[in-house]
Amino acid sequence: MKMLTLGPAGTYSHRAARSVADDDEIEFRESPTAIVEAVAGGEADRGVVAVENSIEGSVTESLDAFAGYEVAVVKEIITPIRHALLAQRGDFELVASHAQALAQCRSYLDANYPDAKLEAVASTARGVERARDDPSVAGIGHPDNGGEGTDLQVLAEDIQDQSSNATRFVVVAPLAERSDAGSKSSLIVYPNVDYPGLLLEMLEPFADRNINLTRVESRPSGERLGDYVFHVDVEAGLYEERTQKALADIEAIAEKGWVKRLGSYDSETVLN
Ligand SMILES: O=C(O)C(=O)Cc1ccccc1
Repeated sequence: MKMLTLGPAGTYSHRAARSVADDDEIEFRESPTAIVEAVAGGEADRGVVAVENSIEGSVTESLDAFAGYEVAVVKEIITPIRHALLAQRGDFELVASHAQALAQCRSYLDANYPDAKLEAVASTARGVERARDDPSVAGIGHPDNGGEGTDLQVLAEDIQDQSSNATRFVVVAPLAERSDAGSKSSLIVYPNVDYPGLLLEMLEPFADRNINLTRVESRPSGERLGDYVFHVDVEAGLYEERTQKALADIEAIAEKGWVKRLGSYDSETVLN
């Protein structure tokens, strides 16, 4: 099974992917969009992308890719994220990391390195690679990227602004592998209409059937200002009658737009 995730080796996405595949099955891409596109196009069997962080919120690029390409979500992986500061020496001038990691460590960096410049790069491991090549650069990433046997010192550990920093990853697969079985389901709704009470109407079919929503996120549709696509996660499987009935109601509300079922799946928490 060929599995794609965010590279180079050593990213948090790579660590999440390793919890569901052997390391020799994993290949790397530079962005969530590239991963989702490749899986939708049948170039790979699976992709692992970050979707949400407990401190920084959505990985909007992943959500937009789910709306823009035809893929299924087949599993959720939740993992605690503990960031380390890695550099060849302490007097670095620039910190390079994934935008989410820089944001998750904002207070630490402000307090300890107020003069350091920050540079957002494609992934934490890409920033660590920059730090390996350049003594004036530090990276933020998993501590295993540095320490003994590498050229990098672990200058500080657990530098995230909240000790409970968790990230939600999902495993995507080609659409044909979408399942109705699982304790959670992800949907995307584009109503393509706008009137008072629309959002309330969209929530009622779930509330009326006692279906718990674990997440609602609006993303700009790209069509016009104020026009949104809604990403909805529910604590119910698509196989359940109550979910199917709720979806029939949602489809009626979104008759001028569309409703996409990304699929049902189970969740796993991994400590790595
Ligand atoms: O850059 C990485 O290592 C990723 O996998 C993306 C990411 C960045 C920060 C927190 C969680 C995931």
